[in-house]
Amino acid sequence: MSSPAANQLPLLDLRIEHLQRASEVILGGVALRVTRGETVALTGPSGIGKTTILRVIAGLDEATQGQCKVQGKIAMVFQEPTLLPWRNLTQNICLTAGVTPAEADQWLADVGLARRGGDYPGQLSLGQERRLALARAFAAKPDLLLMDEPFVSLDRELADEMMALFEKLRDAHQVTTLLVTHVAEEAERLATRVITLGGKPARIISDAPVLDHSPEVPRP
Ligand SMILES: Nc1ncnc2c1ncn2[C@@H]1O[C@H](COP(=O)(O)OP(=O)(O)OP(=O)(O)O)[C@@H](O)[C@H]1O
Repeated sequence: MSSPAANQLPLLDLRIEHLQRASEVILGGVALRVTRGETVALTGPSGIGKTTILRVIAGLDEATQGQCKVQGKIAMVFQEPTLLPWRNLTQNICLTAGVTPAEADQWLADVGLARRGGDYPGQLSLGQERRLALARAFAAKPDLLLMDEPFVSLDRELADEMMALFEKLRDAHQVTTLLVTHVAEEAERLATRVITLGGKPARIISDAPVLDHSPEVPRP
């Protein structure tokens, strides 16, 4: 269990002063703090550096100059589900999240894949693959969940269903989330705060709460 002092620290404290790839400076001056309970959407044009920021936070990439502190455990949902095709669904969860087969099967049931544990990823539809990727990420019991365009290339109805599933899991397990998306409605629906990147090299050009998420006042 974390100490009271640790609880007062932001869950994520990221400062990228400079991130260069080849001869190009991609990011410059990105300071981002996320506290427990927030769902932060990270938006901006294609190619600006959103995925790169998630990769730095996850420890998959490094800033040329800067630092990243995370108080706790991270799980990541990539744009593509990155499943293990030669392992069945139960094993896909057990191996990456470190849970028992019974726990993995419960996670499968929680995302609408009950009794599918013996199947293989190749037998799943795109929507079912995304459900498995969500189950696997939540099963790891992360303090901070990083999601990179998890609802991209789904039709509207399926995207809506997946967002509802994400909201249900996030609220039930109280997982702080940093979500990359280029869809404004998605950010407004899911996030408590929206951060927008712009410029070259990219920096944060706006950081604003989503006001719609305050409790609704009943109309007279
Ligand atoms: N290893 C690398 N070497 C060279 N350039 C890179 C490398 N990784 C990323 N880039 C470049 O960094 C920039 C930011 O890429 P990134 O994928 O983070 O953007 P993004 O905002 O997530 O884009 P999208 O919304 O299209 O996914 C791009 O111009 C990309 O080509």
